[in-house]
Amino acid sequence: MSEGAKRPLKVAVLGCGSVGSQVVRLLGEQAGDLEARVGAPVELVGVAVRRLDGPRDVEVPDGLLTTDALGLATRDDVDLVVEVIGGIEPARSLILGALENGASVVTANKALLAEDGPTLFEAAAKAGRDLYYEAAVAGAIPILRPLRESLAGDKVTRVLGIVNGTTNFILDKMDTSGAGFSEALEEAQELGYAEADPTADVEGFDAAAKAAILASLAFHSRVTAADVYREGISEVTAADVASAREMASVVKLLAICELSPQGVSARVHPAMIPRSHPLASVHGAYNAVFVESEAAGQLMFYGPGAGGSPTASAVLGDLVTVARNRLADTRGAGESAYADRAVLPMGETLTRYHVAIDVDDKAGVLAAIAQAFADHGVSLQTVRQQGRGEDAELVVVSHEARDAQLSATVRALRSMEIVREVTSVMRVEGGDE
Ligand SMILES: NC(=O)C1=CN([C@@H]2O[C@H](COP(=O)(O)OP(=O)(O)OC[C@H]3O[C@@H](n4cnc5c(N)ncnc54)[C@H](O)[C@@H]3O)[C@@H](O)[C@H]2O)C=CC1
Ligand SMILES: N[C@@H](CC=O)C(=O)O
Ligand code: NA
Repeated sequence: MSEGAKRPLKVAVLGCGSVGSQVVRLLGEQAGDLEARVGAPVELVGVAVRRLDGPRDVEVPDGLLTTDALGLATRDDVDLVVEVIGGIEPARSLILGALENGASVVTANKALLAEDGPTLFEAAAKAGRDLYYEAAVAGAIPILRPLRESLAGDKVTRVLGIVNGTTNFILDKMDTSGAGFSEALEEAQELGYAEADPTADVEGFDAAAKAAILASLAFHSRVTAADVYREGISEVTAADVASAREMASVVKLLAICELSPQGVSARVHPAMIPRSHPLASVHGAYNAVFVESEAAGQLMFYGPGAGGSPTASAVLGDLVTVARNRLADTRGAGESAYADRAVLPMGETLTRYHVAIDVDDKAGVLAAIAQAFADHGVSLQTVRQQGRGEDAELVVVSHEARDAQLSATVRALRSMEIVREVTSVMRVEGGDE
């Protein structure tokens, strides 16, 4: 080492799948730039894998592979640990072990952060080390750092976004080609967007974990995945998509985090948004997040929310920050949960519904349907009849009401004699209230 040169910062990567392989690749390809940006060499000293002979998308330098992830994460010479295994265990034990042993940690693990973030943040604070996780929400899109740092002087009131690439791809396909859900899912799997078991994506668990992380940062409160109301897209039908089209709208799976005088709410569900809304033009596997804050107004963040290489970009960004902190013998901002706001139940949240109802086409039907809404304190924005006679369908869009009032109205409609079937129920976002 030349005089004045800094000792290398030693990095361990845990997991070498879609994201891990790209982290390893970038660490090799960008070594010179990383050294210049950090102020010291960044040296990969180990890669933990499940099987030494497994197929990999990157060539790992000789002697670096190990199946002993805990041994690597807690090695005394390791400064920085990148956890890209995913899931709850062993990821949690590995991160805790690394922090306790004095390493700083970068992770992309939204499932773990949303389930048990506070345990990890407390361990990082106790160890005086960093825990960074930009890749955990919306992949490459810088969204957590803006919330934690750039907007730290503002008051965020709402975060609204498309944060799951797989479901956006499926809904986009259903909209543009008229494909059914299963057909669109099959294509997403063929293209490698959806997992072989796509439940976490399709049923909204992945988006709900991201909503919990976004709400926690935006509102300085602890919000976990269990606090997030969640509905996936497996029940979205071609009829729902067609009904949205009739209204010049499109169906998107949205994550919505809101601040109100009573507390905060976080929810994930499919919703119709007008085609004129900027989120309507987010196509394929792309993500976009809207942030509304008191002083800044509206901000929009857009880009690739999934995929090995984009996600690795966010991991490397964190790695550089954490490495710089390490050299400066400091740490970045830790968890900020001082506001400790209550999380409101979904029933208390203000929403709007679009309801399509297959009815008998006879005098008085319209009035009876309108009365069912009025009985639950819900006022109507528009009522439209499609078809006649046997094919008659009423399409109702409500004004804003508590979600509990709206869902009670739908239950009442289903029990009415004049209603043959409630064919589509979907929340509406992004238009006039
Ligand atoms: N793939 C993506 O587009 C994105 C992924 N993420 C997150 O990144 C993390 C990694 O995701 P992917 O790379 O897509 O998953 P993956 O399944 O492709 O890779 C995980 C790897 O970890 C390995 N592994 C499992 N147990 C292990 C153990 N005990 N020791 C060592 N290796 C072990 C697996 O064999 C696999 O190769 C997850 O937390 C995921 O939620 C975040 C944003 C986007
Ligand atoms: N499966 C996720 C990947 C990134 O978080 C998605 O489809 O968005
Ligand atoms: Na991100």
